[in-house]
Amino acid sequence: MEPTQFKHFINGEFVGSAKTFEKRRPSDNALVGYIHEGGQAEVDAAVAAGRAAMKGPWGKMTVEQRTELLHKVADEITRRFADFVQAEMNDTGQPKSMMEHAMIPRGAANFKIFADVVKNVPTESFMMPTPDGAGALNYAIRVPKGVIAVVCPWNAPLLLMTWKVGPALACGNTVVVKPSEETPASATLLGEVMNAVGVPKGVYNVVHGFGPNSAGEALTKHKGVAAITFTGETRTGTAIMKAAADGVRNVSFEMGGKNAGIVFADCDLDAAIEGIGRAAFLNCGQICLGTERVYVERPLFDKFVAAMKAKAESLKPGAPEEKTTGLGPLISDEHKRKVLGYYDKAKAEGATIVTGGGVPQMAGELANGNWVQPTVWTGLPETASVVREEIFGPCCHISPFDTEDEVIDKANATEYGLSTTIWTTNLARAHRVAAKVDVGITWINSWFLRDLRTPFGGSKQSGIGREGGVHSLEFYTEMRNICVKL
Ligand SMILES: NC(=O)c1ccc[n+]([C@@H]2O[C@H](COP(=O)([O-])OP(=O)(O)OC[C@H]3O[C@@H](n4cnc5c(N)ncnc54)[C@H](O)[C@@H]3O)[C@@H](O)[C@H]2O)c1
Ligand SMILES: O=C/C=C/C=C(\O)C(=O)O
Repeated sequence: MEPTQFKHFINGEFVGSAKTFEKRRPSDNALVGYIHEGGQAEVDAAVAAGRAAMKGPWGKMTVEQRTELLHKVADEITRRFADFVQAEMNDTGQPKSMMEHAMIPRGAANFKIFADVVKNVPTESFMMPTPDGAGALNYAIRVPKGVIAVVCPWNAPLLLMTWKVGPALACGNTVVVKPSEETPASATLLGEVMNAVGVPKGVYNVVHGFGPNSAGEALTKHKGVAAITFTGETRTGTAIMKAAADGVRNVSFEMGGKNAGIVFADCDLDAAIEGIGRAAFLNCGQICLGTERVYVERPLFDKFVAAMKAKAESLKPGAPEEKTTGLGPLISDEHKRKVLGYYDKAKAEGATIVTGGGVPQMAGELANGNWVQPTVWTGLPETASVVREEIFGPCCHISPFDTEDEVIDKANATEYGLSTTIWTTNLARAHRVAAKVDVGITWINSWFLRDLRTPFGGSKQSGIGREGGVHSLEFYTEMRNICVKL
């Protein structure tokens, strides 16, 4: 394939940098293209474009005009569906079916849903008494904040980026996106979409590059940025929060997790295996909401472990475009080494390896890809590294529990608090346990079922704030109270 040049998208134009670095395909490490590395100069230009756009036609649009334009963005993503599928497959190596059924449709939906939310949300008003008896009327209006920095990870590039760009633009802001250095393609392609439907220049900007001493740091430290929304590792969030302290900018963070799956003996076993199997292995385990710790009520334990073994072994690793592919590769060779490091640690700490634990045999060019086996462990104490730390690979540790209180304590014994998935047919118990697990998102008898109007985010070190529906408006707008003496 002809190498692609992944350029920045600044003020409606694709611009390059002197420095570039390689993008390779996770499935076989073939060269996809060159990513231009932005720094201070590119970030300065993008932020300036974003600020200028707030004062131009974009800033003057009515809500109806703006939201209509965002519907056109969504429709253009759908029209260029095949291009987005290909871009995202090259970037992540994940199966085509997942791109077609989840990732790309969500990219379009993220523009439509927030356009509709913004159009329909009411505001608050209060009448108050005054000494002269005439009273006063308070009402609040929402105004955009300005240029929003959107710092993105690599695991669901289009979905996670548009989840923030959609509401930011719907609220009338402009954005500067810093895609992950691993996944430049869909953010770049979205620049073409913006131009095609006539989004004014400077509204959507993209600067490629790395984090520290590169585009990410320059963007999050930039004084012209009004607020920062970030998805990624908790450690990175810590660095960004320090950068945001200068100038006292608001942050919204969606970060790591070590999510517990809780399975009671009265569950529908087939459904639970299907759900927990997806939570452990979908996207090759590279989903923040995934489950790397599974707790199973003791009477069901052996049967559940056997079924998870069968589930893991049924997933056929393969090229993204193959219909039979059940499992993609990890994002990079570096991440593969990290995950395999945990596979070694699990062994060293005395795990029983139920299945996997190594690298699958791949044929031809695929042998050069970042493949690891889906892996299930049992037998480790709660203190073991693979039970405590976020691995972000296709693996889980399963342990038995005896009582509800015990499993709640175990689920909560982590610095993270993103999500949980609970499997039981006892409704009272489902509600009871759900209320006690300290996370932002709980699924009962399901996993990753998403209504975009609901609050989404993590507690403890998994995040700050909530996005989704009206909650996104809280972050992407400033509320201004106007008091009128009558
Ligand atoms: N909670 C959620 O919704 C959610 C969703 C997806 C992924 N995640 C988390 O993301 C992580 C995987 O993604 P990742 O490895 O790309 O995360 P990462 O934190 O390494 O990188 C995310 C982004 O931050 C940038 N960055 C890195 N250092 C920076 C700095 N000092 N200043 C500014 N920007 C910087 C990177 O270049 C990249 O664009 C996992 O921990 C996962 O749990 C969370
Ligand atoms: O890997 C993380 C996936 C997160 C999903 C969302 O942020 C979402 O569904 O909005």
